[in-house]
Amino acid sequence: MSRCVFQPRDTRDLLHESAVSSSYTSGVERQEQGHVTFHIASDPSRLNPAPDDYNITPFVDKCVFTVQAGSGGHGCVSFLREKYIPDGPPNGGDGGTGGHIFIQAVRSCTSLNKLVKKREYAAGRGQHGQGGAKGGKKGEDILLEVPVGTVIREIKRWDPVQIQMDVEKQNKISKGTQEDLVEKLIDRFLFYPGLKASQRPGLDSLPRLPLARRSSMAALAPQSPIRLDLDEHMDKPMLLAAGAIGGYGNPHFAGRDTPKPKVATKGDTGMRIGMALELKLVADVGLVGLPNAGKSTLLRAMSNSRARVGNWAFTTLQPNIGTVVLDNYKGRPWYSGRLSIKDLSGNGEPRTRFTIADIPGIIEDAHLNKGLGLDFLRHIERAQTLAFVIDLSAGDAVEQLNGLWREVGEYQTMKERESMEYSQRIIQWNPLEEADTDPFLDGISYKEAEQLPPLLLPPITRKPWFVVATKADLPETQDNFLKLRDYVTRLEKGEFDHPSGRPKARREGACVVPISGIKGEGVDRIVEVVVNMLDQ
Ligand SMILES: Nc1nc2c(ncn2[C@@H]2O[C@H](COP(=O)(O)OP(=O)(O)OP(=O)(O)O)[C@@H](O)[C@H]2O)c(=O)[nH]1
Ligand SMILES: [Mg+2]
Repeated sequence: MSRCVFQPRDTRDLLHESAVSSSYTSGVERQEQGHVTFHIASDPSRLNPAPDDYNITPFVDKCVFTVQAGSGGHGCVSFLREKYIPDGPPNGGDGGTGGHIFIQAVRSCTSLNKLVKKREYAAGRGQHGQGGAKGGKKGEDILLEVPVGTVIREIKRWDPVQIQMDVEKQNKISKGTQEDLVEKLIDRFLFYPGLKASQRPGLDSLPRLPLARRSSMAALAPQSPIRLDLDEHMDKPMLLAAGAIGGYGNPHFAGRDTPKPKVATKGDTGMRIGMALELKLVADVGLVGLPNAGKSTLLRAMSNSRARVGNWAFTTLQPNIGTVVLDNYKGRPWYSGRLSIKDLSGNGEPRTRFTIADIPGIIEDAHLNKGLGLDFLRHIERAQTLAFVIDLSAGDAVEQLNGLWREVGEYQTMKERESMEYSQRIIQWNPLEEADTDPFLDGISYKEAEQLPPLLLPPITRKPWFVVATKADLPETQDNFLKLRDYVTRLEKGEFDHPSGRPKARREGACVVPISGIKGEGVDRIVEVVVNMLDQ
């Protein structure tokens, strides 16, 4: 349990105190008796920027697209021709395997914005085989990089190889007429270029179609329907869909009766998978506050973010994610490592960073779609811990905190109602029930993704939380701060009902950290509180 204890004098004194250990004035890094002091070398106006000094980081936490594994290259029909061998044996090479689709969750990626740009990701086709027994080259692979905390779910798939395997299992080629059947089978073969249609072998003289097969990589792909929860950083990519294998060259069809086969097979068509990606975890810390409370300024003070800051409500219109790097480089918070610090993945490495999500401000009745509404509360739900950002200069701080909790509580109640309604719906849907035809002809839509059950996320009201009291540099904020601190201490002890109105809402570890975002003072304390909470 982490608890912040302050001996109050003046909020500005408190800030000064915390600033001593992490001075933000200009200077050079010093090391004294094992204590590191660091300084922001950049212009102080970074924390109080001009209205037009900002970057918009595109943020997307849901996307839907199709991946198409590479199709195999065709086999080749060719014969050896040399000076003294005018009519040699068949030597057509096999087609190359299609490219694979890989996925990797990486820490450096914080949003799905790059993936949302395309509706389809297609790996390269395998090259066709060539004469002289030259096999085709493998198609180009595709690597999809996603943020840690992405959930991947299959919406539907079309896998021609699986369809063929099923047909082989049932020992029937197709339900169609005899002509359809010939047409379908003939379509799998390639003929010697010089052959006219009338010279092509009929169904009886065609060689047996080789059994459907998959590349050796296919065994590494997850089973259908795919559901992956990538909640750890991955050092290596993971296979999502293996490319289809190439067709056979004509030597495969040579036999005693047909020493000069004039056929090869076409490469298999790569499977298509429609998938929905959703970020389950957006950041380690989610900032919750009223508009104009100083959330974006705080994000700027703690990270390299250039989130938009302005003295008006709803400056921020979409989430910004900032990464706080825990090292002693200039301009970044230094974390002394006094606590046992573990990486998110729990792999025992020291924690080197955490992420903060700055979201648009929420106002009273946001759950009824007031202000920017509900949608952004969705992002709070996806943070590991919550930081309630309270403006000490904007009226009763306790009232502000209670108002924010009321919204969060209402949101949680609404979510529970929605998920109950969902579980009572009857859904007749099976990703595997697919006909022979390609169901992706019109692409896939968000509507189809909506048929997937909602992700199960831990209730917001049970997340660890603390309060950041901003603008403590302004005069006459002390009383407000003391009242707030007293209130949170009593709330933590369980002296009264939780303001969210939810009986099981979390109280443990709640504390208040006074800061001045605009001066970058007091933010080191936040780093300590956050790392402590994340490590629990
Ligand atoms: N004096 C003082 N002013 C601050 C502090 N933090 C933020 N401000 C000012 O408060 C105003 C609002 O800051 P923002 O960071 O844009 O607030 P926000 O919470 O992100 O606002 P929205 O994006 O609209 O929700 C700006 O004019 C900031 O310069 C602080 O610690 N002290
Ligand atoms: Mg903002």
